Amino acid sequence: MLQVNNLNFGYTKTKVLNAIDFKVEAGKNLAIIGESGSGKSTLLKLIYGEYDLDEGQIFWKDQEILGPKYNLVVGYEFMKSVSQEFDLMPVTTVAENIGKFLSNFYPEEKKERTKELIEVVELEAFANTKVKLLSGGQKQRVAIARALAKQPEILLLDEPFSHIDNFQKQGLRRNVFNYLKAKNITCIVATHDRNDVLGFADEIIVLDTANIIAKDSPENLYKNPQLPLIASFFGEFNVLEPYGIVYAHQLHIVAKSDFKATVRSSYFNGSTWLIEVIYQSEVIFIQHTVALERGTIIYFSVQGK
Ligand SMILES: Nc1ncnc2c1ncn2[C@@H]1O[C@H](COP(=O)(O)OP(=O)(O)OP(=O)(O)O)[C@@H](O)[C@H]1O
Repeated sequence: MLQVNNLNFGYTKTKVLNAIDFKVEAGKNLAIIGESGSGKSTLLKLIYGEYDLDEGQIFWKDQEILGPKYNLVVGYEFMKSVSQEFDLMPVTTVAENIGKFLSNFYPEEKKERTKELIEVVELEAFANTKVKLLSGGQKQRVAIARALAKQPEILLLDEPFSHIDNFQKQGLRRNVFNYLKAKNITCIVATHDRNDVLGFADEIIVLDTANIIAKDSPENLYKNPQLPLIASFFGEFNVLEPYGIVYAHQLHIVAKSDFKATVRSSYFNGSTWLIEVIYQSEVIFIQHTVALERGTIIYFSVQGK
């Protein structure tokens, strides 16, 4: 189990993280979400042992994770981190980068393992390509595979799929997270992308102004977002009296109701349209099946609240 107890930290006098407490069971996937600058990357770096804490402790099992004041070399064998900088060897190939830390005593095993990881990140076609010739997204995949090479007990991922295009993101995400589950690797992922979380995280921590403001399963947080900040991570929402936070998909356009509004704009969303309406001088978003003309008078109802 990873245990973070009363962690406090600031790069300067300003506190970036305040009284942070949480636990992650072995093999679980924890997502850290929060606005830009809320301290997600900093928390991952502290868990990795990159900085000394101002206060508090971090443990993996019985081992305390200590910063540079106590460790000549940052990091621990059981933990790997894929940060926003990939730190790869540019003039060697994808396969060589991934296999770099594997023992040469067992060349067959090394070859097999490298092949397996290349498949996880779907880079078969580039196995013998030099890393400097790869795109940003391809490099990000190499970094993930390399972090997995020596089968860490914990993997820290900072915006792991941010450079990967939408054509390939879904499949890659499933491959990587399923691989981690199958190997019982504990994963902590900092992300802005709800698709990295829904369907994969066992628990979510929400960071805001240095504090954890919520900690729950993806389903509970999604269904009962206590704050607009949380709802905004999951999708378009409204604050509508007397219901509170209501997602756009929970509003339905109906023939008649107490909620009368005027259409301002329609935005194509793929499977649906997002209709922007004015209701009692406030902007409200409603998910709908077709676009509506500006100025149309509509009525809407609330469902699932
Ligand atoms: N090396 C540093 N020195 C001083 N301040 C820093 C340093 N790194 C980050 N900060 C500050 O710490 C705060 C938290 O930054 P951090 O990168 O952890 O946020 P984040 O939630 O990961 O943001 P993003 O989502 O944009 O990556 C910010 O106010 C940032 O300016």
